Amino acid sequence: MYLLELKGIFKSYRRGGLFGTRERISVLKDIHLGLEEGACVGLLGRSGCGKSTLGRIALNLEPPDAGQVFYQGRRLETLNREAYREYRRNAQVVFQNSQGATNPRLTAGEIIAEPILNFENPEKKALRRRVDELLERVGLASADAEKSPRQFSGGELQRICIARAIALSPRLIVLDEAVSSLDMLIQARIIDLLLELQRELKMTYLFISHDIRVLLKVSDRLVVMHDGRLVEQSLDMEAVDGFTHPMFTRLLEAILPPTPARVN
Ligand SMILES: Nc1ncnc2c1ncn2[C@@H]1O[C@H](COP(=O)(O)OP(=O)(O)OP(=O)(O)O)[C@@H](O)[C@H]1O
Repeated sequence: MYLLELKGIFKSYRRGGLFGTRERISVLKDIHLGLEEGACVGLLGRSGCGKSTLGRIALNLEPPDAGQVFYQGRRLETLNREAYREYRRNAQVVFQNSQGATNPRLTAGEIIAEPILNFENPEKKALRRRVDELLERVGLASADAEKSPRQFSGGELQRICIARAIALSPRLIVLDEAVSSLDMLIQARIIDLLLELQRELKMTYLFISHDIRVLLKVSDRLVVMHDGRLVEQSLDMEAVDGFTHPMFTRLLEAILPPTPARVN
């Protein structure tokens, strides 16, 4: 059984608005995707191809037009209040834009404490201890809890978003271009941190990126999205070299530098 499974997902948006033609564009077409417990599934595709939409549907932040999302084998619509709360608690997200994903009026400590306070009612001291532990876990200091988001670099702020995402020890994290805006060195450090946390906390990742180099590094399995469909899948990363779909070859050519260097 998959931890999370998407079956037959369709999604379209109306394009055009007030003066446009208001034609519908089909973003997701009959998507089937299962996330194995403990795996990191890489979702690759060009910008604008529908990856984030898929991530939002997996997190039930947006309804599909058709199709179903299953959590631990049960359709989300059929979960009772308590089971749905468990799903919510266990399915977290880290976005690309950490600046936009953090409230500038809160301190880093308050940002990290938010999900804990949504689901639990800890004593002040215990909460502070947990925030300190989380800060330490992502490589920041206890004193950073008092700072505002503006006082952090992009990489540090992304660490805070990661601390917030793991605060409730979730089973699944959707990482939507979570390292894309960081420069190479910081990106490598954040990737290491994410992989370490995944191992320690036995989490499942849906790692969304347009960057195949990042995905080859992190994924147990790679899924490629093109024109609203998942066109290639492989359970074996060794088989990536064997991908033959013309779309995948084009994507590789577009993304990789002329002389590809292995990034390890
Ligand atoms: N709420 C919305 N209303 C209308 N159109 C939308 C909405 N959300 C997404 N779209 C459109 O759907 C398409 C897919 O968007 P999506 O953000 O899922 O792609 P993506 O692959 O994640 O791209 P990126 O990496 O740039 O975020 C785009 O054409 C986008 O403009």
